[in-house]
Amino acid sequence: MSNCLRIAVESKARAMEEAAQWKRKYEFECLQNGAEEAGGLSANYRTSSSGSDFNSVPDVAIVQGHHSHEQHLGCSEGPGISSCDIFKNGMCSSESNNLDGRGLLYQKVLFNLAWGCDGIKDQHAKHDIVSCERGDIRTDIRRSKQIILEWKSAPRSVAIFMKPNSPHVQALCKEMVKWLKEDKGMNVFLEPDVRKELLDESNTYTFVQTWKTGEDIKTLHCKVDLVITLGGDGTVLWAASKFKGPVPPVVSFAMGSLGFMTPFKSDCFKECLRNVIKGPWPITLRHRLCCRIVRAADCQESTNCRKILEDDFHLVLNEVSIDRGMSSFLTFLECYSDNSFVTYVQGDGLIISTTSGSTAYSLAAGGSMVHPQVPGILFTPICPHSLSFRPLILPEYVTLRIQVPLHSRGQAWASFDGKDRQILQAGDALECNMSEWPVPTMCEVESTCDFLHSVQECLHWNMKKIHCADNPEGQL
Ligand SMILES: NC(=O)c1ccc[n+]([C@@H]2O[C@H](COP(=O)([O-])OP(=O)(O)OC[C@H]3O[C@@H](n4cnc5c(N)ncnc54)[C@H](O)[C@@H]3O)[C@@H](O)[C@H]2O)c1
Ligand SMILES: Nc1ncnc2c1ncn2[C@@H]1O[C@H](COP(=O)(O)OP(=O)(O)OP(=O)(O)O)[C@@H](O)[C@H]1O
Repeated sequence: MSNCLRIAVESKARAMEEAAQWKRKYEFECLQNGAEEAGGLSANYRTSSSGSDFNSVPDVAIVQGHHSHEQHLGCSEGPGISSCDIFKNGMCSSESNNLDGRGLLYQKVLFNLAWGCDGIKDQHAKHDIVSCERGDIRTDIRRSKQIILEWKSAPRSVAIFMKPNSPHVQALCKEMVKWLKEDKGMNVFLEPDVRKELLDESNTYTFVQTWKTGEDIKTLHCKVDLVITLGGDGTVLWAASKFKGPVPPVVSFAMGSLGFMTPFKSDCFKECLRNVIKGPWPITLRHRLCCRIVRAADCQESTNCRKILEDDFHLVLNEVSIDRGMSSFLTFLECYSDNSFVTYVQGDGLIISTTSGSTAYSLAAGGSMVHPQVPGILFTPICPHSLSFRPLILPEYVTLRIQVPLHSRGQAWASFDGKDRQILQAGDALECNMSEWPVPTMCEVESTCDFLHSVQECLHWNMKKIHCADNPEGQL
């Protein structure tokens, strides 16, 4: 409904703008004709113009004789059409009638935009916020600053992931499972070992469902409407890693030590879940990186170097890091972005991070903190040998390839969200690009508010003691 209204309002605005342009064009032509009749617009225009449009503007108005020179430069409002109006109209008109240095009208050359890389157009690629109408490039006004999730009907199934080995978390999990079933009538899924533990304890939990095989978990996103995590950031990463495709909305209760991505308080879980289940509710779409290891051995066998099995990829919510492992040598890595050479990494390694991961390992290695909705890929060296090697943020559409050179003295190790360490031998490479499957996390307040709150509360960002006479509480 709101979309239809927006489209209608935008169409009306466009039509009005077009009508105004035609009116201005008509007035301008009248002005031009009048001035020519009075013996001199074109002549004066040409003789006193120094070639630039701006210098030519006051002369037109002086011929017109309605305003003083100063008034025209200041774009005063008055009767008739001002020189500044003419100038502005010429510059801004979508119809693109403009005056050149000789006072002649010219038609702007129009063009189209296409999306692709390395000169290759990609028919599927299109940036949804850039438009190019009549040669005017424009980015959409970002009206919807915060994404809101609205359920079409109440969610029916929920999967709970919890931090292991914590009696406190286990106790809360049991209470939550009962409440979700008895009060909300929801189907509850637990991880296989957690379900087994519950059933060993009591047979009141027989309603709890689970998954058995890797194949089952592949279809979990079709069976589950909502994901709940009980733990710290590691549990959010753990839960996200179980979804190698679409991820249902995630509600994260803080039951860990830091909790950068866990905004909800566990002691009021019923109220939080009631609100979230009812909706509408703000979410943050956390981008993930899709990472694949390309083995040198596979490249030799296959001509196109792309012998990657369907399941042979990792989707990381924080980062993929490549380090020197046990080796005492510097890592030596060759980095490419869309086949263009970027740089060599000589040091302890490299972190390729999402913006959500910008506050984790990348931050510790000197990378910047970036709001999770910013679509970018962070390229952060770990203890680089060159002091001028500063972290970069690359656009979201690049494909990065990190290659261990064939002549490398040692191996490198890749870790995915701090887990699943895999060795990279000389000649092996790691490729990554932004995945199409983000992790939608429910906000406590809204995306930016939650991010700033975490930065301040979890990382104590820019917390500085100030003179107690100025601030009796002692902190800024
Ligand atoms: N030197 C470092 O800072 C360093 C080294 C290795 C791994 N890590 C991080 O640990 C992550 C794995 O986390 P884990 O909980 O499984 O391991 P873990 O239990 O070792 O915890 C690592 C710490 O990083 C925090 N963390 C995780 N993701 C975060 C994020 N997006 N923003 C802010 N803090 C975050 C956690 O809360 C925890 O305090 C990795 O993805 C990596 O980012 C950091
Ligand atoms: N369901 C799970 N099964 C196995 N391991 C898990 C599970 N959930 C979390 N983990 C792992 O347990 C470790 C600790 O979890 P988590 O990070 O949530 O707790 P924490 O360290 O107390 O909190 P924080 O990350 O806020 O410091 C992490 O390495 C995480 O990957």
